[in-house]
Amino acid sequence: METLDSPSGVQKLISSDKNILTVHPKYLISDEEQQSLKQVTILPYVPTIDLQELDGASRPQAIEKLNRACKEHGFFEVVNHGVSEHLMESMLEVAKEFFQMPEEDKMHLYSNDFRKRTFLSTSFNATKEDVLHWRDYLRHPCHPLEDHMESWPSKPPSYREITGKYATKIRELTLKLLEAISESLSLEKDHIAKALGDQNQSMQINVYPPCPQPDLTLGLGAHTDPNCLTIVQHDEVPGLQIMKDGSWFDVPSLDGAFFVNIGDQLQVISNGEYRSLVHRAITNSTKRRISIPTFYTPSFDAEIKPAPLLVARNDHVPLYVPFTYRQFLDHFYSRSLHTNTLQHFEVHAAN
Ligand SMILES: O=C(O)CCC(=O)C(=O)O
Ligand SMILES: [Fe+2]
Repeated sequence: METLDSPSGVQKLISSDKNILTVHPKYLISDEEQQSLKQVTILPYVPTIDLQELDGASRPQAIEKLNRACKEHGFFEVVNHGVSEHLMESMLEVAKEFFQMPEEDKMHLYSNDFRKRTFLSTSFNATKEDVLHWRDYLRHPCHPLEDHMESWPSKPPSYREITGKYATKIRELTLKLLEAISESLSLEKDHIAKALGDQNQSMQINVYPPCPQPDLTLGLGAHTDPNCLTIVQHDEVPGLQIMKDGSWFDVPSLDGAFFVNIGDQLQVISNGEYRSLVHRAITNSTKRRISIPTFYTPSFDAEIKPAPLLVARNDHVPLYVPFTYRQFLDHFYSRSLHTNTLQHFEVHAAN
């Protein structure tokens, strides 16, 4: 059996032995998690935000809808988002091509060091985890493009061009959403953008290869995203699950829409009015699945704290102490994937 020191993680593991019937013990999730995989229902309702409704006379109603989606669900799908179907398909295609390339074309990118700008890795934090996630991923920063493009994969030959266009369109979409989300909290339109400082944007391509024992393994365990807002493109294979009121739900196929979820930084800025979404990805035994999240993050030095107006709205009680995003990430990356980095910055935890 290959070990995970090998350059392409799970893909390498399975391609080295196409007939494996059982997963390596390092991938076996807890009994409790195995149980939770059996108690999942399909999400009955996915809140939908129509970006076109945010322009023009229908904006107040659309903002109200956004408020409810963020407050009650922590996620929504966005339609009429301005990213063409063609660009979305090309992005997915080039992502597939990247992972299908031979080992020697990818191996120089392999690293478990999060400080690297562009890296290919496996699981989440493979060197610190007791249980591994059945996932390989490529991550790189995207903004400003000209500062980072050189570090992106140079193969497939169209990777940089397509990804550059995609990242630019996703940025436009996200900036509109951040304005609308600020407004939905009764904040100045630019409150969130200003709070994030020089907003960083990074992209990830997650690949979940078919898994011989999907009932004993997770593609990505339960977590909240450490960033502010996540915009995800999925392929046609289902696998994302979200937690609501203590239960797990399957997210249905979104067909051309993006899935947007709230991350930890927005929970802090909104002083807990909006909560970051607990989610995970499952595996299946037949089909490889790809998801392409874009993460919007503050700059490392931005001081993140609850918006004063929202603190005032909460009887002047801030739920979180101010911190820099760098401090937050130090905690986030110090352990395996989990859902509670925010606890460390709660007001009572500091007293
Ligand atoms: O694969 C998915 O749908 C979710 C991916 C995810 O949650 C992440 O990369 O943070
Ligand atoms: Fe996530």
